[in-house]
Amino acid sequence: MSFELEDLANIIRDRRDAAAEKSYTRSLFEGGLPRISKKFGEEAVETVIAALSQDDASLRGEIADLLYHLLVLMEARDISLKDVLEELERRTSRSGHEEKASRGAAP
Ligand SMILES: N=c1c2ncn([C@@H]3O[C@H](COP(=O)(O)OP(=O)(O)OP(=O)(O)O)[C@@H](O)[C@H]3O)c2ncn1[C@@H]1O[C@H](COP(=O)(O)O)[C@@H](O)[C@H]1O
Repeated sequence: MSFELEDLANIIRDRRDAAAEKSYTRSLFEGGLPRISKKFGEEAVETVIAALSQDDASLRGEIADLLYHLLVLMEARDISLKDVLEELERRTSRSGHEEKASRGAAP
């Protein structure tokens, strides 16, 4: 499959200028960060519920909803996927416990 998360991020960016009645993404942007954050939170809860009590197909669908809304949230705050991937790549040089300790918390 050649579809990348970056492709969806680009579609979402393009929809910022679309007509809200035709584009769900645009309607999210019109609601601003409060609406986008609320939707992301709802999708996160739905993903947790699916992980604990639903089948693989349902969980896959909830994860897709969650990733889509995360990308909308990132676009709304001008956080690029590239920057996040660079942050994750930087963390690959140490364990999760070391990463946590570097934030000032106990491992
Ligand atoms: N990947 C997605 C995607 N995943 C989920 N959703 C929408 O996210 C919503 C999920 O929220 P809910 O399950 O709570 O459903 P809902 O009750 O309709 O949502 P609300 O009315 O409460 O906001 C649904 O309306 C889904 O259609 C998505 N909407 C769009 N995309 C992608 O974005 C592209 C552009 O979409 P438009 O902006 O609509 O052109 C599409 O081609 C897709 O590639």
